[in-house]
Amino acid sequence: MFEQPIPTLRRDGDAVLILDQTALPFRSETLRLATLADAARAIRDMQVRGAPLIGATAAHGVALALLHDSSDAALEHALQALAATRPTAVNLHWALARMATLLRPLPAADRLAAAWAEAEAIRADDAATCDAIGRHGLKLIETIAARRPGPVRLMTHCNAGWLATCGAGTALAPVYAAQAAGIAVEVFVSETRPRNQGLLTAWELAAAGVPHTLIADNAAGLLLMRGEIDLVITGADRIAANGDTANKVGTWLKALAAQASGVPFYIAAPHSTLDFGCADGPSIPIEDRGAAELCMLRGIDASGGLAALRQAAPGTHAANPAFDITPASLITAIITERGIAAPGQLAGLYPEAAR
Ligand SMILES: CSC[C@H]1O[C@H](OP(=O)(O)O)[C@H](O)[C@@H]1O
Repeated sequence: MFEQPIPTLRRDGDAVLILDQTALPFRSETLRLATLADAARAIRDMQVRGAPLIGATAAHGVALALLHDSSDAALEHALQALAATRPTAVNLHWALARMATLLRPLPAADRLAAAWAEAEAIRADDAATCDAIGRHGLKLIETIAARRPGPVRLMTHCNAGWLATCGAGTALAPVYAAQAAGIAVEVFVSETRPRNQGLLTAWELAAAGVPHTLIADNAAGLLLMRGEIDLVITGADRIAANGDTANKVGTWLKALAAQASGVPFYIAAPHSTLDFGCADGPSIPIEDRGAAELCMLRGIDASGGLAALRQAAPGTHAANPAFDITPASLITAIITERGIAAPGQLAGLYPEAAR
């Protein structure tokens, strides 16, 4: 089982501790969540981020809410408040639905203990799921490694590593599995404007000793065109029944460039990212995170303090969709904890869910 260098999320008595990802990659700070409001803010402000991780955090947020009031009204308020934090990652809504199904029928007095237990089960399930994704994705890397000498050159986008989950990650889980198997991989990661989650991936990989190169988002096409990449693996926030996939904005452009360059393009995702109730990509809600996030840059100043710099002229009109949709036709296959399937064939791996 992959051991997270720093737990992204863990219960601590009647509170929850998270790694504050808004302080990374400069500071590794743990934040204590004690209330429903703390949990909702942590998700909304991306102190925790990554589809699987925000689902697990929301589940723990329900338990935090029930600490003070386990009535029907309090439970429904918690479910609604957490559901309202971010729309695109179905993992959040999957986790809340799982908590609702368990807790609604219970006597109020039994709900808190059950909520903590279910939240922990979701966390543990995600960690095991990440390991399984790593095992299945490793096969793709092994096939490429057997074909040519030198490191396997893998491109990814955003952060779908251990920081985005309760375990090894999704897109990066095969990378960590390859490292453990002694197979050389070099990762090319795009910075992923505007929140630059690619810098989190670079931080993760540096800490793990995995060779990597940070590139500007717009440089990815050139590397693909030049034949400098063997495969692309990204994460996902929601996969529709037909295999269309929502992921961090910029993913679609990479998929287009990969197809144009003859490079296989994979999505890595757990069962909690699959939404068989959503027919296709256009049905997936796309989060708009507002102009400020696009017009400001985050970093550290000369004194080492966290700072935000304005990079656009005041009053600049900006649009900031946080995700885009990659059609199934551009996806070579989807790597799940149950195996690898073509985008439109996921029902074969999850017959119980696809009914
Ligand atoms: C395994 S994480 C999947 C997905 O979540 C990230 O979004 P965000 O950083 O906005 O929470 C990104 O889209 C990852 O690819």
